[in-house]
Amino acid sequence: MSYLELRDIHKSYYLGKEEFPVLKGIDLNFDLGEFVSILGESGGGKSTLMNIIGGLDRQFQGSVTVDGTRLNHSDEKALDHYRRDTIGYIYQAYNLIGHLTVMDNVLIPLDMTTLSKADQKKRAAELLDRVGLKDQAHKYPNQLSGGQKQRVAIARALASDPKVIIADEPTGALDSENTKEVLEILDGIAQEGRLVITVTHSQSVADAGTRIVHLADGKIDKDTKLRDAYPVTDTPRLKSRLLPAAVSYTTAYKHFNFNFWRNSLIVLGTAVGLFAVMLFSGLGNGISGYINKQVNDLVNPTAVSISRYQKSATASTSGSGGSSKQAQAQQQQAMQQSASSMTGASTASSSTPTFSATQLKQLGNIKHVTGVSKVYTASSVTTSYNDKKATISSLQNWNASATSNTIKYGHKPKAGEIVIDKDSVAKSLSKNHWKDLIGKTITLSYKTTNKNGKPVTVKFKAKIAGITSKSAAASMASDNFVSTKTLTAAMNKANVSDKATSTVVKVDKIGNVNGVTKKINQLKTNDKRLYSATSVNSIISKIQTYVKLATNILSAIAAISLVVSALMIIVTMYMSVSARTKEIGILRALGESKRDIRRLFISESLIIGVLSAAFATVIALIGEVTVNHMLASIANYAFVQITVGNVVTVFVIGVVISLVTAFLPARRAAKLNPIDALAAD
Ligand SMILES: Nc1ncnc2c1ncn2[C@@H]1O[C@H](COP(=O)(O)OP(=O)(O)OP(=O)(O)O)[C@@H](O)[C@H]1O
Repeated sequence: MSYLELRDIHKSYYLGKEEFPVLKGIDLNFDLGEFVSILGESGGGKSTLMNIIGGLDRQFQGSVTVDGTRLNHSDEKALDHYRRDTIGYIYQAYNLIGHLTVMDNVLIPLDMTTLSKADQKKRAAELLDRVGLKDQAHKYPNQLSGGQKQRVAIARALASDPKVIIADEPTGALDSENTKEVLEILDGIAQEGRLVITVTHSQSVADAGTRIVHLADGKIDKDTKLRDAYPVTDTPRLKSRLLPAAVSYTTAYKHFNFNFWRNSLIVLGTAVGLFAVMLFSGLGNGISGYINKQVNDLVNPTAVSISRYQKSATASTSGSGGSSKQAQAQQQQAMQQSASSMTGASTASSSTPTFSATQLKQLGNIKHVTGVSKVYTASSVTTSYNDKKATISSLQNWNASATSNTIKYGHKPKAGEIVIDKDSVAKSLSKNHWKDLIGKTITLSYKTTNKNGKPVTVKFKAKIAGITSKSAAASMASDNFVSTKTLTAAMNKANVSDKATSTVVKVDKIGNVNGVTKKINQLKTNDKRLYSATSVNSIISKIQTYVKLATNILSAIAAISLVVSALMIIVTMYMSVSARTKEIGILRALGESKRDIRRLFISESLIIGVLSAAFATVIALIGEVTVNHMLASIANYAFVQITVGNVVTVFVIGVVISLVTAFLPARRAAKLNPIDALAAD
């Protein structure tokens, strides 16, 4: 029994339905230690026969038996293993991979052996030394001469320690000197007990072997033994394995680097889209946070502001009934009311209804309400300290909607005390020593009407407990508060009614604010709505809805650029598959499977996706710092807030885009027929 046996091999090519028979019944036996040359006329089917022996061609009739086992040509994985384990290829056109160094070319088959990385490198170096290329290991193929390239190809064919070397016209492109050297190397390979099969046109090349097989008209017409085959020793061989995934990743990375500038431009294009998505999301976070902070600084977020519901306010807030126009008008009015009461502007007029004691009690009994306080607002209050005077445009009693957040110096007003605003009041009373006003007593007076409708002046004294200061954005709000007791005592003294036109209830938790607001708005007597309640929460959520909408629109615009980037990656990957068709054929011939090829292309696209996301993150973070720095003069607040969630999202988008765009080109690459791929220019 011979090591390799071909039985009754028939092979035809088809052009449409027309059959072109090339091999018409080949029977051949090959033994280890032989150096066989296949001679024959051009177009006679020599390469076709080699592809069948090498396990690249599966479309033929007949059988190939290797070491007693018949090859199953319908089992693609078994053929991958056969090529990886048993076959080493040498081609006339060298077929080296251009973007890998000489060393890396030799390492490809070694990656599919069980040798350690260090031993693989050692063996590759030894093989390059054997073919006389020790010093050329780090060159790229295009930096070598033809003879040198062919010797690299021989070293690569030997790397996985195969038992069969197939050399398709190995000396066809070489001068006589190089031809001689290559033939000596091939003879040396046969001497090691391997089977060397070469295809040649040259009789002198054929004469260098141990046997010549002549092919004519699709059949063997002559089989001549020139000398005995070399003796075969039973030496242990390297074991093969599937290509580890890590090798595909590193090869993809090497190819990425080889085309660094082209790939960098793609990364840049994709990163710009991802960067925009990230920056706009960060801007949305920042602006939402800023609004939240500003409004919460202005008023207590657990406070619900209530006024008596007036007919003119039309439909109910629950939105039941009424046209949309009515509902809109009502909503606008509620917002204005709430904003004005929260910002302290006086809403009282002679016709404004007041709260009765029973109504205040009713509000206090609502679940989650922890306190009810009346709100009094005095307008144009004149203050004087020593000889200095100032006007407080709006003075309120310290009620539940007030927040200590605005008090920058001192504390909230207790009985007999007041807090005044730094810019409009404190600095007018004492330009340079306004802080020293804390603890000092000032006189206040304002004009109003008493219970009988007669004009009176309410006058009182209060000790300054604290000074308030707010950001520019919040400056339209009242920030002068006097203790309720002090204000009501002064009002009583001047016979001014202490019935409030506005009240504030305090809710136990922020989470219950919306519920309480809704409940108050729904309270009715005789089917008539009683109150109009608004919380800062409802204002914030309304504004935030708009901010969110704006950010989403901006992010969607950014997403369009991502679609462009995705198309760019697809086109590049398709171009890459076309440009690397030959490489795909070479890798398949060396034993890589369809999956390995798919992984190679997907890895490269994944590198582009991950690098784009990383680059986008870096520029977005730089953008965040820069924009926040630039806006620091407007408000000391980080307007762009990129969260870990934003970064993770961008990485996920980057990875998904790269996987989706690589899918089709990678599939196309994996599906290529290895023989057709090898024939590509
Ligand atoms: N994919 C193909 N489709 C159709 N015909 C093909 C295909 N590949 C090869 N042939 C034909 O099969 C015949 C044998 O080709 P093959 O390459 O095996 O010949 P060869 O003996 O190696 O020739 P040469 O010595 O010139 O390289 C030729 O006539 C060729 O045109």
